[in-house]
Amino acid sequence: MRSKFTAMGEANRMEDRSIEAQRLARHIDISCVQAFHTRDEIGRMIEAARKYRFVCVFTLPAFSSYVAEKLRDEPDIRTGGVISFPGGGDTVAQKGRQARELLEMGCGEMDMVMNLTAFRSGEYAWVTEEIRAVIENASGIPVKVIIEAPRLTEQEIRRAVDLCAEAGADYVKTSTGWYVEKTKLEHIKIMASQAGGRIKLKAAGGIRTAGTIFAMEKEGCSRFGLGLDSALSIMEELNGGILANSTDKVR
Ligand SMILES: O=C[C@H](O)COP(=O)(O)O
Repeated sequence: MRSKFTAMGEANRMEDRSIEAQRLARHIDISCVQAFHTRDEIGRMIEAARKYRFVCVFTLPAFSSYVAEKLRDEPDIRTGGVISFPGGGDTVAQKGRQARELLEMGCGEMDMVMNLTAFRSGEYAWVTEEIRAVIENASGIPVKVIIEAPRLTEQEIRRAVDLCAEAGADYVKTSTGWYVEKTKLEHIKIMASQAGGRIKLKAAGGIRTAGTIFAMEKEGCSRFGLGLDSALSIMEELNGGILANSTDKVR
C-alpha cells in the first residue's frame, strides 16, 4: 500500500513541475509559421496560448491581424510578426515597411530574417542597415534577428551575433525552423560566448524536449521558439501527465 508520505511526495513533485511549466511558458514563443499550417492549427495555437500563457504567438504575416484580434483581451500574450520569412532576401525598404505594417496590425514583437546573401558575401553594412530600419519602424517593441546559425560556420555565427548586437537588436535568434539543419546546444554556446550579455538569445528550430530547453537556458538563452505540436508536448511533459488525464486538454 502506498504511504500517505509517498502520495504527498508525488503531489509535491507534480506541483513543482506545473510551476516550472508556467515559468517556462513565459519564455516560449509558440508558432505556426510553416507554409502549410492551416487556419485550424492557428486557432488551436491561440487556444494553447490562452491555456498555458505563452509569451508570444507567431504566424506568417497574412494572419497576424487575425491573431492580434483574437488576443485583444489577453495583454500578457503578444502577437508576433515575422519579417522577410523565411529567406531574408527582401530589400531594406521592404523590411522597414513590413515592420510598420505589422506594428499597425497589433504585433508586439518582431522576428526578422537577416539578408543571408549579403551577410555571406561580407556585405555587413547592408545587414546593419536593414536591422536598424526594422528597429526604427518597430517603434520600441522587441526585434529579434534570425541568422540561421545551423547553416553557418562558427566564425560566421560569431560575426552575425556581433552585427545584431551592434545594430541594437534585442535578440539574436538561431533559425526559422524551415531547414533540415536544426538548432543544437553547440550553437547556443557559441552565440552566448560571443554575445557576452550584449544581446539576448532566442533558440528555435528543432527544439523538442524540456531537457533541451533547460540545457540552453543554462547557457544563457532566454527565449524559445516552438512549433505548435512541440510546445504542447513540452507543456504536457512538464506537467507530468496531469494534462494527459485532463478533460480540458488542448489537443
Ligand atoms: O520559430 C519558429 C520555428 O518554426 C520553430 O521551429 P520548430 O517548428 O522546429 O519547432
